[in-house]
Amino acid sequence: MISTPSACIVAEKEKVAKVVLMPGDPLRAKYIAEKYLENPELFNTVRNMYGYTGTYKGKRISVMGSGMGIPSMTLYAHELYNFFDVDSIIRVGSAGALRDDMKVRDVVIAMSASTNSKFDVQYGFPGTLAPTADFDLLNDAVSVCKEREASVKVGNVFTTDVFYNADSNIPSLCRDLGMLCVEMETAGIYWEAVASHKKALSILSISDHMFRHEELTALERQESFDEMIEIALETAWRSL
Ligand SMILES: O=P(O)(O)O[C@H]1O[C@H](CO)[C@@H](O)[C@H]1O
Ligand SMILES: O=c1cc[nH]c(=O)[nH]1
Repeated sequence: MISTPSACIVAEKEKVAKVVLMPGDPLRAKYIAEKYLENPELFNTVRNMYGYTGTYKGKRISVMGSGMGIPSMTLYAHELYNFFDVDSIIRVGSAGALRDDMKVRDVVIAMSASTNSKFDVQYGFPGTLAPTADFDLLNDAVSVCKEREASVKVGNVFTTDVFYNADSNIPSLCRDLGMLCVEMETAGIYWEAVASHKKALSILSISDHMFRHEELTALERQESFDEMIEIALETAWRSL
C-alpha cells in the first residue's frame, strides 16, 4: 500500500535510501543505477522520472531524475525530504562553462548559487536567502577529489530560470562576477534543503562552453560523466 502523500513519486517510503543522487535526466539516473549500484531496484516510474535504489560498497543509495529547472527539481526534492525521510540530495548535473580555463567534462562543485529565480520569496525572509551547499557534504566531496587527485573547481555557479536568454550579455556578466558555470537547479535544491532542514550538494560536469563552440551530444551527457558520478557516490557513501 502507498502510504505517502507524495504526488509525483509513487513508492513505499522504505524503498528510498537516506541519500539520493539526482541528475536532471532520468536516463542518466538509469545509467548510474545500472553501472554503479548492486541490485538496483526501480522504485518510481511516474512520468518516467526513474528512481532506483541499490547498494554501493555495501550501503544503500538511491538515484533519481529531477527534471529540468527549479520547479521540477524542488517538487521532487520536497517530496523526497519530507515524505520519504531522505537526509541528503546530491545533484549530479551538467552545466555550461563560463571560464576560459574550463573544458567539457571538467567537474565543478557548487559552494553557492547566484540566481535569477524568485523561488525563495515564499519563505518571507526580508532579503536574500543565500543558496549554499551543506558544508559537511561539500567538505567530503573536496576530500574525495583530493584523494583521487581529481582536478575540480569549487565556487559560485549561476542557476538560471531561462535557458534561451534574450539578453546575450548575461554570460559575460556572470563570468565577470566570478561564476564558474551556468545550470538550472542548484539554487533551488539548496533552498529546498534549508527549508526542509536537510542537506544538499550540487556537483556539475561541463557539457558545453558558453564562449567557445564545444559541446557534448545528448548521449555523451547521459553516459560520460563518470568522474562526477564517482565523486558523488563516494561523497554519498561517506554521509551514511
Ligand atoms: O543535465 P542536467 O542535470 O539536466 O542539467 C542541465 O541540463 C539542463 C539543460 O539542458 C538543465 O537541467 C541544466 O541544469
Ligand atoms: O543549463 C545549462 C546547462 C548546460 N549548458 C548551458 O548552457 N546551460
